[in-house]
Amino acid sequence: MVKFQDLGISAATMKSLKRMGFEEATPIQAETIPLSLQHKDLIGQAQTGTGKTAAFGVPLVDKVDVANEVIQGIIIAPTRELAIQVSEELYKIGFGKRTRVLSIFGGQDINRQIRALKNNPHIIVGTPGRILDHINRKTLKLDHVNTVILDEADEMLNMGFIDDIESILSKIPEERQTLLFSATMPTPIRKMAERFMKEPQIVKVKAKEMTVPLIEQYYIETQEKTKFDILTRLLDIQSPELAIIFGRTKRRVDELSEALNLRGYTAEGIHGDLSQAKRMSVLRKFKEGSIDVLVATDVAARGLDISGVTHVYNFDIPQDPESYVHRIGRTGRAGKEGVAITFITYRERSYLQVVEKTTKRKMEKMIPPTVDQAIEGQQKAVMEKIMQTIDANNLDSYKEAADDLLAQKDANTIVAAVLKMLTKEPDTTPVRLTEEKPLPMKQDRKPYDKNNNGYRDRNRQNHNPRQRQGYSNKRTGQQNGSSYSKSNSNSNTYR
Ligand SMILES: Nc1ncnc2c1ncn2[C@@H]1O[C@H](COP(=O)(O)OP(=O)(O)OP(=O)(O)O)[C@@H](O)[C@H]1O
Ligand SMILES: [Mg+2]
Repeated sequence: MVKFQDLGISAATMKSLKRMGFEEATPIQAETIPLSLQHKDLIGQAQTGTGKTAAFGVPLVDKVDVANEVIQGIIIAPTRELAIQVSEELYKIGFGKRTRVLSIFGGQDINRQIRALKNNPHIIVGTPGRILDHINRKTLKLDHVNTVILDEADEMLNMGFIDDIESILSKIPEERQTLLFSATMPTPIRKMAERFMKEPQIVKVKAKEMTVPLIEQYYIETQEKTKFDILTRLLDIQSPELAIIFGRTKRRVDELSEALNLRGYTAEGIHGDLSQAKRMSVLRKFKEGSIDVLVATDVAARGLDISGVTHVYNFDIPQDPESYVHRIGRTGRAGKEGVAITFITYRERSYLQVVEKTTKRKMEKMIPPTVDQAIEGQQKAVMEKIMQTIDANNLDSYKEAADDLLAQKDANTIVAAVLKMLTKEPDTTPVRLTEEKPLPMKQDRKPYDKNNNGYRDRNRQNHNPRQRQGYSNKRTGQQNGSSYSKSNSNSNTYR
């Protein structure tokens, strides 16, 4: 066990960490903070939810000279939500030192950001497109930056942000420190990243498997058309506190959240076509618990730290193993437990094997619950609720009515009737879900394609850099030439 105070951190930062309730450093923090304080370039890889943000955030904040009113550190993240979250955590870490942290991302009023930039922040957290936009407008000057961090580096390179990132890096003095963090760092991406780093140290927290052991992982083999009924039965049986359901496309997410609402669940969807305001409000409602089910594309898979997510359902199996790791990593964070269930159709079995090979962990097969089991699950939930109501003990005003009933029928019959009334019997309200074609059969991953600045070519056809801002448009064109959507609808794009 490593204490933060043994890592050479200043008293002011220690004060913030104490306030945040951080006592012991997690393994990735213990290994990377000292190296980072020595200005070493590094690539940090550790399982989801193990504190990579503070691993780069603590030394960054600690090195900032607050008296110097210039931008000294910049963090680049793939999505707007992640940029916001990282800036919030950095703000907390920098609280003791009064460090100014600003997030800048697409979808937010640029003039407001320009004004905020004039307040001389010490640290910037942003998405590649918007950062570049400000550089081009000359509203963001990076000539005093000494530390650059790429959070979820592999995803950003994967998404085709490499040119944007290289342009940003070209505006930052060369004697900078460059750090890369992610739970996954496929070799080709790492090799590419090393091009803009100086003798990077590679810190990989040793773990038997790539996913967090505290996440129970299951798969259910089923047909496309029965997936939704099975999903709702699972929700009834498992009654998750907070659940995220991942769908493959934006259309899928819209249809799934609508269908869930029809059957009486409070669900909302999040994907890249929604306005920034809508995305933020959905996330806020989910964090507050006023919706219990978040339906999402992979937009929510990277880095988002929502405490209390107990279940992740992959309604559609992700097409690459890294996405799987990040999706299920939204649960089981910071030492908590979690459950992840992945639906696969018969044709998609090869994907399951690819995932298992990458994570070095077998998923357990789950037999889909029957209607009776779903009813039983609901009954149990109702019984628990009844016991809780009894414990709360404010039943006096109901006791007379209870006596009236007991005078007419026996206790067992009355309780049974109450149970029946309260139990939500499986709802078979018809819903409309456009059938997704299973992923194309594949055995091997595509090799690294240098000319395409990436690997695993996901039919990326959109190379217009302006359209790659944020993440809203980055996978458009996906359905052309790809075999997994029957629909011609334009809304069926990724994220
Ligand atoms: N030393 C610590 N002690 C207690 N809690 C911590 C510590 N470090 C981080 N945490 C908490 O753990 C949670 C997960 O941290 P974080 O989001 O940084 O994980 P991550 O490794 O970046 O995950 P991902 O790969 O999903 O991005 C956060 O809520 C964070 O506040
Ligand atoms: Mg993270």
